[in-house]
Amino acid sequence: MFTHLHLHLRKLFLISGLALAALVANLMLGNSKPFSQIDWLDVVGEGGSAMAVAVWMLLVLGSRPAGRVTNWLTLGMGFMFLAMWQDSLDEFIKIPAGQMWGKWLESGAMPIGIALLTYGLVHWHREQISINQQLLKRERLFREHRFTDHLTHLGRANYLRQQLQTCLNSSQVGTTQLVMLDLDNFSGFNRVNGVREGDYLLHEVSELLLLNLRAQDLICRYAADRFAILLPDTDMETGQRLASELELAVQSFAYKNKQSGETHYLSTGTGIACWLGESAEELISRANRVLEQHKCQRGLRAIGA
Ligand SMILES: Nc1nc2c(ncn2[C@@H]2O[C@H](COP(=O)(O)OP(=O)(O)OP(=O)(O)O)[C@@H](O)[C@H]2O)c(=O)[nH]1
Repeated sequence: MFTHLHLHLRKLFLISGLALAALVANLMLGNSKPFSQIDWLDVVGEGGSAMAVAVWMLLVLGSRPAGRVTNWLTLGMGFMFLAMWQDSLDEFIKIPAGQMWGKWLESGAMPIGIALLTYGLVHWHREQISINQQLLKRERLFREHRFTDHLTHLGRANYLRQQLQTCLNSSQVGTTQLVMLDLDNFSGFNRVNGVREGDYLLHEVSELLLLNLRAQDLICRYAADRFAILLPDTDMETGQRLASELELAVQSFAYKNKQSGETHYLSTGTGIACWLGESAEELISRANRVLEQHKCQRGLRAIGA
């Protein structure tokens, strides 16, 4: 239920610290009210409201990743909580009439909190629309067989184009990386071991690559033995590291021939292109060109056939 809470410990400490500071300021600068003057209905109503906002905050932070929208929501609810907290303390401690800070905290923080929360909710709404579209597309992938490669169960090149375009529409230049990964001399493997064995190999390599990706990444079978990996919200350095990890995973893989039981070691190369603002098609072409250049530089090593 609160799987993401550890991501927001600093925000929670900050709000708790501010609430504690407000309590200390009230105790030091105000005067305690006699028991007979405490309005318990107000205490329950205002204290209960403050606790309810604190619970909302825990629920939201417990289910959201860190990021801009979460920050707006936290700020909004944080201000609202502090206003209600001061409102509750007010029931026990009277701030002298000359000091306006208590009044400001009680009355000023609430509209600011509501405005910030509203702003955060608008962005959350937009974010949800975009997530819904992604989910819809994923669902379509399973219904729309044109997009699925039956050998690897990955999306095909047409699915990659579609998803890449959607990703670029909501990304900033420089934050999306596209990796192309191609097995070396796969045609040689097919020739020596048969196309059926080649099919098994492709299937297992696709599973291996999937296991090495993050939750937000997308892998598609672009063509024969070429895989395209879309890395959203990723800088160039991280993209290069992930591409090297994929190469290493393939190179460390000891494929067992289904017919003979023989072990085959694979070699592979990658090409990575960082999105510079061009169209999805141009980005794919650039990633393919980088891959081809790397192939030429490496010279082709034979797949262990
Ligand atoms: N087993 C199998 N082979 C396929 C499939 N689709 C394409 N191929 C074969 O994959 C091979 C791809 O050949 P190339 O593009 O030259 O790749 P390569 O031999 O790895 O060459 P380099 O990448 O330059 O090392 C061809 O022999 C195709 O017939 C498939 O679904 N299953």
